Amino acid sequence: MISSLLGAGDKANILAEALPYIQSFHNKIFVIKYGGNAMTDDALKAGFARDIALLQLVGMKPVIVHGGGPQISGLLEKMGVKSEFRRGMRVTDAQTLEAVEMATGKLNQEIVGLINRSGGKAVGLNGQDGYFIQARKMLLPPEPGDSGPVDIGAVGEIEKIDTELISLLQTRNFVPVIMPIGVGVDGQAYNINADLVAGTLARALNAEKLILMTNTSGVLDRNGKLIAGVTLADVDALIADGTISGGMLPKIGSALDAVRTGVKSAHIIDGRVPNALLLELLTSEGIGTLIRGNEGPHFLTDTQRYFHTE
Ligand SMILES: Nc1ncnc2c1ncn2[C@@H]1O[C@H](COP(=O)(O)OP(=O)(O)O)[C@@H](O)[C@H]1O
Ligand SMILES: CC(=O)N[C@@H](CCC(=O)OP(=O)(O)O)C(=O)O
Repeated sequence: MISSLLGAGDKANILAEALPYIQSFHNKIFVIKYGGNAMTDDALKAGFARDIALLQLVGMKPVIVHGGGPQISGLLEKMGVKSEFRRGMRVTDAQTLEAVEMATGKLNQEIVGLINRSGGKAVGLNGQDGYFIQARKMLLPPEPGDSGPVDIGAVGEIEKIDTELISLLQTRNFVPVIMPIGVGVDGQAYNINADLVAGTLARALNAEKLILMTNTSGVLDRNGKLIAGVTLADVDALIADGTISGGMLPKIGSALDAVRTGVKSAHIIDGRVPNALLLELLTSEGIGTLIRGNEGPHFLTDTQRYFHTE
């Protein structure tokens, strides 16, 4: 905890410093993606829940989208099923989908319980509830060696997010906690990368910030050094030379999409740092990588460029 390292004067300064942030963020929506890699430790999960309860109690409107990548992989391993990823997306057959629903459903209830025990008011949602995350099958654009678009099973891309259910909960002061499952017109459930859910939701809710909490200090350069800020032009080069890869691809695509479509800022921060959310939102100490949009129109959005065939 930061507090144990500080003297009384420092603590008072930090509290006083929070006031302008609390004022300017009052009633503002923050979409917070809580990555599975940042929730492998019980103490961190409890700390995250306390931070969310605090943000809610001082008048902000956090919306949580959580992942569960390592937890899903752990369950698949127990089931004797091998995990395979293509461009950061889990190849999802029927058995894998079941594991995704089970592991993320369990995490969802755990996060809801922790927030409620911390004095917040949280409600767990699956994208199938009220048909609010509408999805269709995602096909990956072919890369050299592929004969055509790549079918990765029941992985979804988002068609539309209906925000009515979330707004309804927010009017009664509940914090929505969302697991990354969508539903197709035919009722088919889809496994959706949680970063993509968070980015699309931030845009749909016209959020103040999209915050992606993961297990690195932010976007790292090829020497492992934190990059404090990136734009689309930087990202293209960083992807082309392989510096950004795997799980960072959907994160950066979502963040860029969000900031270019009205979200004021997107941040990739280290969820393993105690009180990371409070540091990011209530102090002048910005942590992690800040993602900014570029000027000028782009024909395709970033998530389309990296994952879609259309
Ligand atoms: N340039 C980069 N900077 C930081 N992390 C990167 C980069 N490129 C790839 N990664 C990988 O992305 C991972 C984060 O994505 P992911 O494993 O999906 O986490 P989460 O569960 O938080 O979504 C990091 O742990 C790291 O292995
Ligand atoms: C399609 C796809 O890859 N879905 C993800 C959903 C969970 C997730 O996104 O978890 P993290 O945020 O912890 O990585 C998966 O199956 O792992």
